[in-house]
Amino acid sequence: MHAAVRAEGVVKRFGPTTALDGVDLTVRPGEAHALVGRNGAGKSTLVSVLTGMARPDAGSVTFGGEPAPPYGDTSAWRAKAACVYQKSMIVPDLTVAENLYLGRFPGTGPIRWRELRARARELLAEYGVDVEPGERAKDLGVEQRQFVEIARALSFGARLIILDEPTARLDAGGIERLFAKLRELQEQGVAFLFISHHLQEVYELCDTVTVYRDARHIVTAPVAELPKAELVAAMTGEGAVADGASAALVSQAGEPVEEREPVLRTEGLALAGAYEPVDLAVRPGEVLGLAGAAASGNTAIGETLVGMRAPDGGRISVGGRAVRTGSVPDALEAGIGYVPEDRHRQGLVLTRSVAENATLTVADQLGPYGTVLPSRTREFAQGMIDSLDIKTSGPGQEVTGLSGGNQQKVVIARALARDPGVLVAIRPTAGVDVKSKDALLGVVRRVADGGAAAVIVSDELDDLRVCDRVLVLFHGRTVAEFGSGWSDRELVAAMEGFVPGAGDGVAAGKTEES
Ligand SMILES: Nc1ncnc2c1ncn2[C@@H]1O[C@H](COP(=O)(O)OP(=O)(O)OP(=O)(O)O)[C@@H](O)[C@H]1O
Repeated sequence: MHAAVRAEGVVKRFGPTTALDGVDLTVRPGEAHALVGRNGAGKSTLVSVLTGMARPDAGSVTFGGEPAPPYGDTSAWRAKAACVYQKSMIVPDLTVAENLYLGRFPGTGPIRWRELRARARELLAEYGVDVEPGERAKDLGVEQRQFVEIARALSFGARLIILDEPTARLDAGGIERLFAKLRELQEQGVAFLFISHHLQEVYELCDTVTVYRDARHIVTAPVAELPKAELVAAMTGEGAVADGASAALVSQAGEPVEEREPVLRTEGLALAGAYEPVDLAVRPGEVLGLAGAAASGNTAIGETLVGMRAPDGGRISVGGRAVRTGSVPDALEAGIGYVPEDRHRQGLVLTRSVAENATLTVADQLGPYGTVLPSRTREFAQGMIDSLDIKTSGPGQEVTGLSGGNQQKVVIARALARDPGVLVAIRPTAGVDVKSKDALLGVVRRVADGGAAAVIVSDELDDLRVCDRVLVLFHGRTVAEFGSGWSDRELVAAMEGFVPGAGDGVAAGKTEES
């Protein structure tokens, strides 16, 4: 049987950077194949090559044994492979049906909406996707949106679907349903290339895994034959590391944290529709986790702390001084550093250099009387590049040219540039590879150990493990608090609304209401 896709000896250069250096990849029909590698390994570049978005400098790509379409023939490429990105490619203001048939409305003459909708319903049913064709795309949840994108790709004839971090915005139930759907489609012969930094998902879903490192192919093996430690070793090029390396990240501070005056406090902080009044006290040296699934209110609290959202009521203070709520400049001035979740929207000026982005908040410290000295900016940025291990050709490189994970490190560099007294990080390791993840969380830990208070807002267990204390939110309320030493099961259960000790099947919100 021919491979669903076979790439051989693919080379892709961007100026002086070699993003792919003669790599191979073979995905068989019906296979779920994981492609993993550290940030900057070349994964996204390969996706661009496999979807006809980038023309390789050398090498060949075949689909089902036939040569790939000519570069630029978009409709021919669409019939071969499609990538479902973290960011939606569908048009928010159009309906599901319109999105499905965008650019290929059936027949000529005026569009017959009723017929279009009926066809869309048929198509969705064919792939077992339970979405109403008349619904606007913007009203869909992440999960439904991904199903629509997959159905759309399959309807063009593509038999290779690439999923780029598809679980990043799904909760546990959503991940389960996505995986079930993928397995169903695998049985119909659809092949998946799964790109993820979540290695446990690779083990759960995939048959085969390929590792790239520094633009090169390192290994391809059945997942069952590659233990996690060896997989990580292949990714990093270092000896196998033991599981739970991040355990070393737990607080090292001398004086007991409980005896210090809190640096960050909130009193009665509330935002209707997002979260109920919450009193927080985070001491110097402490990392507080705000855990919760999507829409639990944890992100909204984080965004309120950094001034992105104005609360309905309540107070925030840093070091005893009141902070004006709802103002980002005031939060910054008060010493609150912010690592946002969405680096594209909130984090970076993509067309500026690494150095400029890293120093955006400290321009006042880089030269006399409102001037910015380029040499000082570069020097400052170089320090950040070294300490956070940012993979870049230098401080002058535009951040658009960095891989996703390395862009996230620039965001963190910027938050740290002002020596914040309080660091608030929202899902700080989204899209970051295993090793950088430990490095980034290690930075948060060090900032706290250096006397600052840190708040990590996340539903990622690895992020939360670094915390000294974790508050769990569900439907806007704090439903549980854990010190260190919680088990994955109890924390996940609390995030899903099951209060520890309350007995199975009892949702926290419901017990309190009844
Ligand atoms: N448009 C571009 N211009 C310049 N360099 C680029 C461009 N796109 C990618 N690169 C470089 O190519 C290399 C591979 O990047 P790529 O985005 O493929 O990595 P990745 O494995 O997808 O990483 P991540 O996990 O962080 O998304 C990186 O060094 C990156 O800086």
